[in-house]
Amino acid sequence: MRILLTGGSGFIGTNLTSHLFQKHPDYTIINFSPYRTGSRATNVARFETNPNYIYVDGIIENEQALEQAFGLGVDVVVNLAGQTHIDRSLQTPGSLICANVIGTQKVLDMSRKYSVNRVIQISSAEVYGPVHKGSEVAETFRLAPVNPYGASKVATELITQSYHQTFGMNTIITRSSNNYGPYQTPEKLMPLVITNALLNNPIPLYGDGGQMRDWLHITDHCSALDAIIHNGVPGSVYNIGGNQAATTKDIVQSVLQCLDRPWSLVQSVPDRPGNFDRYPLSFDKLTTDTGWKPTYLLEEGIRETALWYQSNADWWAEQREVTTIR
Ligand SMILES: Cc1cn([C@H]2C[C@H](O)[C@@H](COP(=O)(O)OP(=O)(O)O[C@H]3O[C@H](CO)[C@@H](O)[C@H](O)[C@H]3O)O2)c(=O)[nH]c1=O
Repeated sequence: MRILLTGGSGFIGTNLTSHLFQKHPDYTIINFSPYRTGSRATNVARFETNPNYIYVDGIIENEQALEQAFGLGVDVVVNLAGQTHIDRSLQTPGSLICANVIGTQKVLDMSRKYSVNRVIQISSAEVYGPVHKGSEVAETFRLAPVNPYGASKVATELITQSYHQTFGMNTIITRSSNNYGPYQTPEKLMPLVITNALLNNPIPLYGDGGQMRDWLHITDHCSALDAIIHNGVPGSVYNIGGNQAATTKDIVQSVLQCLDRPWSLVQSVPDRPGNFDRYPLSFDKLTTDTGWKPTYLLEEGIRETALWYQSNADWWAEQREVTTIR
């Protein structure tokens, strides 16, 4: 099978490439991405000696570059590319909306042109917007995003569904909760807290740190995507959750404990406008269709992740400087 990963040099793309090569060594992985912040050559250097790995430089808004990648022959596309950081979406919504929405349309058009067998569009739990504790967040839950990032993701979902309905394309949409693990750019909470703690730098805690999230280890996310590539039902939307709820404050406390750093590093800063709680997603549909379930407990995942960053300071030292935006 020939799988095209747009955004293949980013956090999820890098981990997914590793996973796919491990589980399916005969597959070809085409990584279509630019080298830029969060999507770096050092992330993928380890794949370069693999004859089944192909890198194509480009962004998804660029049709000519896409044409080059699709022209290599593609069975499945996983559209991971796009801008993902919510704080950044509040600062520069225009570039994020253009990258996510127009980029997705171009990936879908190219997939149609080249008769790709299956397109998996990576969306986010952010599309549900604020959720009350105890709500059953299944795929049929109402979509009510509150920030430009979430709105852009809803737009990509609707465009993807329209290509399925109108052109009969085999598309699948995934909505995952908060990912964490190795190779995550230190602009997201967990790697930012870990790297600041390792440097004994102040750790910004938004508001009272009580915002709830569901945490999904990247290894579990990759096995879910593998299951969907092979057994997902065309036209479906799948939640991918870790079933591990914790507040920001809980995460910070666990990281500090793992790294033996004091709470005095924590500095309270104003919360992000429109921030809200997210609770674990129901992923029964994915389990029913593919048998997938998450395996990671949060404490174990945090410990492993903190140790990975501790042992890979060369990897994150440079990019910390360029990605810190608050
Ligand atoms: C970076 C940072 C974040 N926070 C808080 C803000 C949020 O309440 C919480 C998690 O923030 P983030 O790591 O930015 O993640 P969040 O806003 O939940 O969004 C993530 O999760 C979404 C899926 O649920 C993804 O689609 C997004 O791409 C991803 O960025 O931690 C802090 O308190 N301090 C920080 O320095």
